[in-house]
Amino acid sequence: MGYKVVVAGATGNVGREMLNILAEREFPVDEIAALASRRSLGTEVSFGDKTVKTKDIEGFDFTGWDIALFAIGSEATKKYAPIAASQGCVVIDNSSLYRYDPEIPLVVPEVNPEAVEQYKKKMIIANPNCSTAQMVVALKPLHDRARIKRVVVSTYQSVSGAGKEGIDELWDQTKGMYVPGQEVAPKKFSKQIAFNVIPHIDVFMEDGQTKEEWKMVAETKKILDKTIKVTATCVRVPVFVGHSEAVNIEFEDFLDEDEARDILREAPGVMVVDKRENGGYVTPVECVGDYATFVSRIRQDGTIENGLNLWCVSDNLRKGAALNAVQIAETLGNRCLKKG
Ligand SMILES: NC(=O)C1=CN([C@@H]2O[C@H](COP(=O)(O)OP(=O)(O)OC[C@H]3O[C@@H](n4cnc5c(N)ncnc54)[C@H](OP(=O)(O)O)[C@@H]3O)[C@@H](O)[C@H]2O)C=CC1
Ligand SMILES: N[C@@H](CC(=O)OP(=O)(O)O)C(=O)O
Repeated sequence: MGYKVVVAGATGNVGREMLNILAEREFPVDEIAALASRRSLGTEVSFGDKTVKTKDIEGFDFTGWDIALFAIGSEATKKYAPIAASQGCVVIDNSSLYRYDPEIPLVVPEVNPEAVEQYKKKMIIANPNCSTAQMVVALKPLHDRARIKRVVVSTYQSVSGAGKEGIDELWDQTKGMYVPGQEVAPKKFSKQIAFNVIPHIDVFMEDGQTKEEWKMVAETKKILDKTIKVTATCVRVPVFVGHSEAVNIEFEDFLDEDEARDILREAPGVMVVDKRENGGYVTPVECVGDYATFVSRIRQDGTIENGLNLWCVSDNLRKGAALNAVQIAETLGNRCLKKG
């Protein structure tokens, strides 16, 4: 006996990956519903070797459905997640809407799987921001060994983090650069993204940080340890899929780079690729379609007492969104919603 599973946002990049990953990992699905907006009514999406017709989320009755994976953005989530929850369906939400609510668990299964058990308070579990998810997977085993005091991170985030429109803008703008008269002006992004980088993701806050940077700080504290200090600079780069991060870590205790490499090799969800030669590291195009958080360029930082640097890359649509959501569903199933 399996679960009745809803995927809301099934026509989007994250929703399509959710359907792929549910099938790939053979999540025990008895029945699947693919939901999106009215615009997509009847659109066919793939679920394993089947196709499923998308239904309108408006008016959908969640009664009797066990788990709903949401990837429809904060505004639509605000309207539909409380309806699903009140009808007895556990919502695993990818938007940022509920992440900072103390009564809603924010979960990365490699880091804080026990937190799923708090789902009962509101019948909602939050999935973190894509840049946070991959970073905490790499930080957790190092923190367990040497206690992290402070993290300085710079991100290199792909355009798929901005949804379908982000992908289209990079594609059209790049093509348009070669055809006189077909130049494409910035719309989704604040400046030209083709052949450029933009140090601005999400809105600006009063203190000069962007909301994306603030999210990495607040979410790392909630998921991993509230005592860890994080400072972030989040940058959009002309890459289609795969977020990269240059991470500088200051520990309480000394941690040798070789020991860090060994710890990370054994860590769940991490794949170390770290050879000090041409190509001995992972770049975003190589992580697409994979589950792992790849860690490369592990090295001592001699400018502080107990410091390490590393390079961390993962598929933002997978570990950064859909995979983590499915892993939460698996954890919820194993710990709380046992069937059969
Ligand atoms: N991309 C990423 O790296 C990450 C994304 N997320 C979250 O996931 C969300 C979706 O991202 P992504 O898939 O990339 O975005 P896309 O733009 O690719 O897809 C958006 C999806 O949401 C649906 N949708 C939008 N508005 C509504 C509405 N009012 N009612 C019902 N469905 C609606 C769309 O349906 P339709 O096709 O009918 O318009 C579509 O299925 C994001 O907004 C974010 O909250 C979280 C972490 C990482
Ligand atoms: N903001 C992320 C993607 C995303 O949707 O994040 P969030 O769920 O925190 O809004 C990016 O642009 O790469």
